[in-house]
Amino acid sequence: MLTLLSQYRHLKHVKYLYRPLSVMSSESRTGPDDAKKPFTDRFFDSAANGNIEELTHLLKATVIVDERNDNGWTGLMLASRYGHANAIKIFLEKGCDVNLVNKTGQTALDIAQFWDQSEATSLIMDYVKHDNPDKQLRNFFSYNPLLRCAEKRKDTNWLENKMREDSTKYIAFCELQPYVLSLPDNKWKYQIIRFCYSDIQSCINDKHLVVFLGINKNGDETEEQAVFAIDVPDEKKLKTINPDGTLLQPFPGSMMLEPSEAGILAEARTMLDWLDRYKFCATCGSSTSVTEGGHKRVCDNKECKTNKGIHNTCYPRTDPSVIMLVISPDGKRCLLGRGKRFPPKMYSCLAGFMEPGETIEDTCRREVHEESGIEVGRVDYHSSQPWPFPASLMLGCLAYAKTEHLKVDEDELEDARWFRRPELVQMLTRQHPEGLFVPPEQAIAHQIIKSWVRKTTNSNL
Ligand SMILES: NC(=O)C1=CN([C@@H]2O[C@H](COP(=O)(O)OP(=O)(O)OC[C@H]3O[C@@H](n4cnc5c(N)ncnc54)[C@H](O)[C@@H]3O)[C@@H](O)[C@H]2O)C=CC1
Ligand SMILES: [Mg+2]
Ligand SMILES: [Mg+2]
Ligand SMILES: [Mg+2]
Ligand SMILES: [Zn+2]
Repeated sequence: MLTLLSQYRHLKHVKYLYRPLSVMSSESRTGPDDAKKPFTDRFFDSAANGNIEELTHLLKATVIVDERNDNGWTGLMLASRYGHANAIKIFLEKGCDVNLVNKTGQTALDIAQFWDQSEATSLIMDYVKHDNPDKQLRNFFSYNPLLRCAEKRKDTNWLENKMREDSTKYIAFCELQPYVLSLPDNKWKYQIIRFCYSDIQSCINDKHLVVFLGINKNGDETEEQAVFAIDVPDEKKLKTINPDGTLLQPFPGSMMLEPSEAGILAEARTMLDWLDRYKFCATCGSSTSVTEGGHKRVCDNKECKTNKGIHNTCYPRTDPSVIMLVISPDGKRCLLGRGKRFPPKMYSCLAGFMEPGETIEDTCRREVHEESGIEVGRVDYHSSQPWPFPASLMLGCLAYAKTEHLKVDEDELEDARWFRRPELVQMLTRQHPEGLFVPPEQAIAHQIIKSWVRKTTNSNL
């Protein structure tokens, strides 16, 4: 990731991605005296007073949503004590943990009930009732809304008809860069342009790669809108069809797409990249032909053994990599490293590719040992993230260290250090006195660090 990051450091995208969060700046929203108060005091005050404007502003940094005061009270508990329904709604929307207990063992619901705050009680009870226990963290690049409909890939007639239908949409890439529209006033800065068959048909021929991505279940034509990706090597051609478009550097540009768009990009880019790289049979070296809507390459040599039985070399690749937050033996610090080509002052989780015959846990232990000299015991899975540069699947974990003496692999890392929780909060919210920071929220590294910081709100670290 960071090799690429530094490569594109000059781009305006990077400036946008790495902008500081202004939530904890000294600039006042409520008056000069309040502005001087430590930000956690302002946070607890706004929850207790039901100051919605201040709370909304401070909670832009969702990492603080479960922060606790000296008595172990969370913002939700304070809002429940005083019955501030709108503040409670904000905490629930931000995904606060309703099960936390304060130092006397009460949850927010206990507090609301004890103080007879009936609206607060029913809001929290409703939330608990409807909160889906299967609700899981999703990372950026995993929000692809398309139904892949793998069974349709073999149905050549269906595919050929779909390719020509009026409702069908095409997204175009030139050298693996998507053709997008810039949305300067939007939170998400770009949108992938959709072309119709009539726009793009002059580009559909044997030379250009086309992949069936799936059916758009959110489209107006509900079940029926098919989406394809097409590789158009000549940017000028795209400009003639839609002069407002521009090519987007996928990294880090794709992080400025709306999450569902980034999910579609993850599938499309990895597929086109694979089709482009694997033109020849890995077994006999003959040319190959694209089939199954772009999801398979078959060897043109009929005698080749890949034409007998099923062979993984005919299918797209995914390269699993682990990425882990290492926790110190005393549970109070986390290990972050600086890759040689990271942007200045950025620290992140250690990461590495899986090797054949390894479990996820063993890869974590080996990579951590190789890169930092630390021995890891238990490894817990956290979440995963497709990382389409070009075909990684990041498997995020928490790794519990048995040792703490660092011996940094200088070939890969410039530095690795143990960080305490308050420093991590500053790095997540861009308030670190030395300007240190962690990757943006679109990166799984950010999410793993944030989870640990949120899990340890009551632990005086
Ligand atoms: N989403 C995120 O937050 C992050 C993603 N990453 C990604 O994690 C992946 C692995 O991290 P690294 O520290 O670079 O791995 P690493 O620690 O295993 O070292 C990289 C080296 O591994 C070797 N290697 C083994 N298998 C490889 C494969 N399939 N493709 C390319 N090189 C391979 C190469 O010699 C390469 O120089 C990278 O793709 C990186 O982009 C890394 C950090 C954060
Ligand atoms: Mg590594
Ligand atoms: Mg490594
Ligand atoms: Mg490695
Ligand atoms: Zn072959």
